[in-house]
Amino acid sequence: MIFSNSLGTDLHMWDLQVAALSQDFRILRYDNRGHGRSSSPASPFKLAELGADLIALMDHLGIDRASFCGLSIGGLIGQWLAVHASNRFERFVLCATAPRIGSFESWQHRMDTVIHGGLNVIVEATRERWFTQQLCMQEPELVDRILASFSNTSIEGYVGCCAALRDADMTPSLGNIEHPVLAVSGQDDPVCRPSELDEIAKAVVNGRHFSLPGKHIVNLEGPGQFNRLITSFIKTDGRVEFPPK
Ligand SMILES: O=C(O)CC1=CCC(=O)O1
Repeated sequence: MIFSNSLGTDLHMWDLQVAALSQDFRILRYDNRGHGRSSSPASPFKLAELGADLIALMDHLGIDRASFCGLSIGGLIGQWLAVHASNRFERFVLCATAPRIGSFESWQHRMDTVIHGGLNVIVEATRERWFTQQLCMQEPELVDRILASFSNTSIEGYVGCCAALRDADMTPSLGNIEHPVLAVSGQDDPVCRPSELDEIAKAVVNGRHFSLPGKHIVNLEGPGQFNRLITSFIKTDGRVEFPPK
């Protein structure tokens, strides 16, 4: 099972999944280019390059096939892989994502803001989009840890991925995805709304959508339910029990 992180995070966004799922699965998580400890080629990046990075990593590690779980831009990378490298994958968990996230203008504006002001000028707005107030109050250290990784992301890497998001649109290709897909939304996610995850599940050949309590970083809001949902999806031929036991 391979985990792919969202914009401005690193592989530690999956700590609560790895802790719970590593008994059942062999897990690989990695930092997307320009994030965490992965190097940052010169911006801009393309979605195809982010997808090809993972195939190169799988080749390097001798991994022939895997299931995939990605959140936000990670979920967009998953959609690209499902279309362009389908023989390397079994099932896809696409979380808090969309075939087209945001608009050209919104990403261009975000890039200009970060190039001129750095990431710290958008950290509070990011906290708002990513986490419920409840999580901020109940798990302040967890939230602060994730936001510290956000602040430490390289500007080049962040802006490079914003450019990939600005230019990516998987909408026309979704109907070609035949692998089982589990789409997971955060009920109060202001970035990728539940209706967008519903559209993914309906557009692919074999998709299901479940909405869990939370905002954008939905895997951290109710990790027990999230972990049971993806375990049941991967282990049961795509038949999912809900609420997961
Ligand atoms: O706007 C955000 O910070 C959320 C987001 C959009 C794409 C992604 O990966 O994260």
